[in-house]
Amino acid sequence: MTQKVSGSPFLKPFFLKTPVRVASPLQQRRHTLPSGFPFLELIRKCRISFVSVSGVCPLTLDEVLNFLGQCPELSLGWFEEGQLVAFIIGSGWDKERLSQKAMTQHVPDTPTVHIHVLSVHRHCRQQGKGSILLWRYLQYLRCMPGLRRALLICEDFLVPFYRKAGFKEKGPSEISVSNMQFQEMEYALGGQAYARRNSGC
Ligand SMILES: CC(=O)SCCNC(=O)CCNC(=O)[C@H](O)C(C)(C)COP(=O)(O)OP(=O)(O)OC[C@H]1O[C@@H](n2cnc3c(N)ncnc32)[C@H](O)[C@@H]1OP(=O)(O)O
Repeated sequence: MTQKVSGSPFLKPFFLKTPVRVASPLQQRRHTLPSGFPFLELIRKCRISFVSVSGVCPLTLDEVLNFLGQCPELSLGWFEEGQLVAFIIGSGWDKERLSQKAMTQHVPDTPTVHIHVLSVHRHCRQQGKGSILLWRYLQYLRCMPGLRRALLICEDFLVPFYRKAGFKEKGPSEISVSNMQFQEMEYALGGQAYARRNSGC
């Protein structure tokens, strides 16, 4: 499903005009990367337009490129008219809880996905896009064999946002970035046979 242009890996793209419907595999195949898709724009926006409320970009450019290169299938982008409006970057992890190492490391072939960042372009926030992309991403993960759960860390004020999406709190994270503290949250992907059967996987 990964598409490459000029040798660079890209987020798996999709257009979501009618967000509550999950696209069938056939429909997904019709979604093609716009020609000349500006990959570098993603990187630029990651720094300028996708930064967090506290002004911190959760991932460095090198880390984004690293994860896109190592596990592009765990990232997802939302494009409108060829422009990236939101994205999720994930990687694999193999421990019960996230540690500082998880911030920079991808562990392949594990049942746990570490969601490093969900980010919506600052002009497109509070329109439901973050929730929709996260929901779509979790549906997508459910379709991937062997995956059992997704983990993330977030600041306290975003706990209700992730709770609403079905995540459960695991308590304070041992990870700290620039003296910021985080809560760790978990989403169970397993035991969703009904969802899998009915989600076009
Ligand atoms: C694992 C991680 O990535 S944690 C870091 C999350 N990402 C960031 O901080 C990057 C900058 N922020 C963003 O990109 C976006 O604001 C996101 C991803 C947090 C939310 O995406 P949006 O599209 O704006 O959210 P969406 O419209 O779907 O949902 C809105 C809900 O999000 C929550 N929310 C969004 N931003 C905030 C905020 N700054 N403070 C508190 N709650 C917030 C609220 O619960 C809100 O619900 P309400 O409308 O009832 O008030």
